[in-house]
Amino acid sequence: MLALLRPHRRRLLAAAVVTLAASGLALVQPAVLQSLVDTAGTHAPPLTLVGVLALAVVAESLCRGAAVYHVMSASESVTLDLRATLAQHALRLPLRRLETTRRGDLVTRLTADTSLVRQVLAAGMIEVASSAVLVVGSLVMMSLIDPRLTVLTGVLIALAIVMITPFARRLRGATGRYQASLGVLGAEFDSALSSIRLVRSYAAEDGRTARIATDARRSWGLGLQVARLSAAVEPVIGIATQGALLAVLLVGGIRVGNGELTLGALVAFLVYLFMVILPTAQLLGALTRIQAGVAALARVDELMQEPTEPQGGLPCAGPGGVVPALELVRASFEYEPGRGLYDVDLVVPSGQHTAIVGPSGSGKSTLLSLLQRLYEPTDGELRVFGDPAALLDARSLRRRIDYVEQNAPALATSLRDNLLLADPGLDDATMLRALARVGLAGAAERGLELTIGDGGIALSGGERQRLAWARLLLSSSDVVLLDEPTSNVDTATESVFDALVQDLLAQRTVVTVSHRLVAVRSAHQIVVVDEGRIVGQGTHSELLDDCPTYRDLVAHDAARLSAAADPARR
Ligand SMILES: Nc1ncnc2c1ncn2[C@@H]1O[C@H](COP(=O)(O)OP(=O)(O)OP(=O)(O)O)[C@@H](O)[C@H]1O
Repeated sequence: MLALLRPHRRRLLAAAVVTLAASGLALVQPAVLQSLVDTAGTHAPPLTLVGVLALAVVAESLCRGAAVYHVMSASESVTLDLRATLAQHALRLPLRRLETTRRGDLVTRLTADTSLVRQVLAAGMIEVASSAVLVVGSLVMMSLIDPRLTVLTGVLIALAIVMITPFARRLRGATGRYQASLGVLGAEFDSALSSIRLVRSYAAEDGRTARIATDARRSWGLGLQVARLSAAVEPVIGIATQGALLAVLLVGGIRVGNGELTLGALVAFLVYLFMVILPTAQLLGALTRIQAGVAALARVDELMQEPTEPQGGLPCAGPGGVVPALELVRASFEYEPGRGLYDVDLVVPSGQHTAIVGPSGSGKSTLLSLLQRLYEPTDGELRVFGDPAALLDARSLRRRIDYVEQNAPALATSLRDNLLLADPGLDDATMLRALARVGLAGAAERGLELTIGDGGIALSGGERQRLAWARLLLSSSDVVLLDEPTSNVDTATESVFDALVQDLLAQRTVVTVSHRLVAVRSAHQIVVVDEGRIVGQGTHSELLDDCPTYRDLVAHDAARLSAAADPARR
């Protein structure tokens, strides 16, 4: 927390100075009032004292305004830093960690939890700082006027604090659970929205709504728990406040009647008492809010403590000499026992086309993820242009390797932003040429600002794939990994892609995962994966001779193609 505040210390110092000044000016006022009241019976009120009082009131109000501004703007800046750091950290967590968490919970931590932290900084800090100064200052002034009355007031306030403390502690736990339940609620809603077509087509809105409502009810229950604990604090504050006021009026009135205290002193004492009571109530309220903020901060901190992917390392050197572009040496990776890839030895030669084939679920996409170091091998190692990947900076490595995922997801933003991923320095003309080359001139005619996905136009699966191909044309990577790159396009567009691969091969290494076996026959090498292991490696004709799994795949593909071509069998 202190580290977060450090960059804003000037503004916080300014806030502290004006808060102190405001409290000092408030403490002067009852003393002046005392003189005015005590002289009022005998003389006309001295104008200088009235002037001083008026000036103190105006100056105090101005200082309070300035304090509110400084503290609120500092807390906004702290929240901005917190959100930016948290987003950066979350996006750098290991991919497996992000795949096994619910997105909604991460979103809640970035939005709702950081808002609570901001509220604590803004309201909590200003209230605590100004209240503490006022309470201490007033108690000192009160003890100068009447020490016995001061002790009586102090005892009542101390009792209230002792009674409230356990509630505040429980409130912290309850708020933590409440914030966590908001995360679950957000995740459930996010999951329903992101698969809305599936939900609609199975008329499953009611089922999903019921689950969301159950989560919302859980949050409501926890919210009520928070409300009950907050409410329990209120009567304690009320009794202490009223009690202190009545006790001072009673005892003080008797002492004025006995001549032990002047009327002016009692008036001043009462005003100081208000300066103790109101800020104490504020202070206790602020403490309960601070407990809530601390719970939210704990959730933010929990995420920040998780290790990110290793950062730093050597820059990836890129192709040089005749070393293989990529190499997996006895590499394994496991999602869970029995599921993953095992003992993979694979050499991807530079400048060649390597095709990966295999039955569904055999581990082809996992293999591509290992080759781009999206997953770290649990055993063995990846080498990139001869260097162990573990020594290389992951981001520099990935800049040399393009990866087009299955179904080619696009960023829900403009066409331009999607293309600039390839190279932030691209000009419009180059981007438009690439779009035309892959047959997306129609989309380009609507402008590069065209928003796609979430809130914009929906691209078809084939259009998303062609957008990804355009990005490949624009990027200056050395290796291209393509997972089922033509699964959503028609036969005519497949040939556009095949020509594109030939162009890419002039300068880059290409690895494709494909079910279209006809398209990979000409690859320099074909790798056959089955049940998480490499079961064959070679050219098309070599594999036809030695790899039964490959022969089966080819036979199935041929049967599929002839069924598609024969109208009688369709
Ligand atoms: N994120 C994940 N968490 C857990 N298991 C996974 C995950 N991704 C894949 N798997 C499992 O790992 C195995 C290999 O999956 P992978 O996606 O690599 O296969 P694939 O050969 O690419 O399949 P397809 O051809 O159907 O795309 C499968 O059994 C799959 O269920």
